[in-house]
Amino acid sequence: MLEIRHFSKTYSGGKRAVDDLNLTVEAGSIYGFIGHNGAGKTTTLRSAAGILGFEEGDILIDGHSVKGEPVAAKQVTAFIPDNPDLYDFLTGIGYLTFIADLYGIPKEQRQTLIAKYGDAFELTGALGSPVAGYSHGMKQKLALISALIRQPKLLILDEPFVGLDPLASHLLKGYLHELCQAGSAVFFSTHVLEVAQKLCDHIAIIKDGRLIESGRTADVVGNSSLEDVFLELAQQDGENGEA
Ligand SMILES: Nc1ncnc2c1ncn2[C@@H]1O[C@H](COP(=O)(O)OP(=O)(O)OP(=O)(O)O)[C@@H](O)[C@H]1O
Repeated sequence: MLEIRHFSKTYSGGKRAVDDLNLTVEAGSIYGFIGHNGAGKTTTLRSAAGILGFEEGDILIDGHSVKGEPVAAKQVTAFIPDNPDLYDFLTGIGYLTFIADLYGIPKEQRQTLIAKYGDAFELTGALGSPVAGYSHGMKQKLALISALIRQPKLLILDEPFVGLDPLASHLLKGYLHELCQAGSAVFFSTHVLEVAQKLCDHIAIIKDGRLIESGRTADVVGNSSLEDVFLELAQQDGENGEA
């Protein structure tokens, strides 16, 4: 569903944030992307979502190049940034209707799904109010609902669990599973390694813009914990780098 091929990104100031990244997320998979601060996760996610340009390599979504066929790629992708910027002047329901119109979601589907996710995330009562008055967590929930009602083939999330209350985190994990069972793919970054280990069937670890480990979670972790593996790899890589 998502194929990242020889992707590199150098920012205009000369910073090479990602260097020759190769990674594939299959349909039905929940793929966790982990790495230290500044490792290159957000750069990769934003490039895959088609909101950050890049020159080197390519990224394909459901066979569509984000560079060559940006509209087709975006049509099947939903991206939730770590700090969603929503239209403050719209009400919650106004925002969801705007997204539903933009992506051509049939009336019945949008009504059913807005009720389902709105009720579950306890946001239904606030949907008539302007987004400007929402808390950070409420904005995050609205952004999640706007993505889930689309039932995207690929859902990309940047640190989705930061700022969500425990019930919302629990619900989100269930909905990610639901989406994947229906044949979609999920690719998300996180610093919460326990969540990544439990939730993801595949894991990739990036350090200083380079992939240092990737594969099935069970194979990456073995008998250890993801935290131990992550710390060990980070250290090894540092030692190698110094040698
Ligand atoms: N707009 C930009 N211009 C120049 N350099 C940038 C820009 N955005 C990010 N960088 C640099 O690119 C590198 C990768 O940043 P990125 O935000 O992708 O990391 P990250 O893994 O998402 O980090 P975090 O976990 O802190 O969110 C960092 O060194 C960062 O300083």
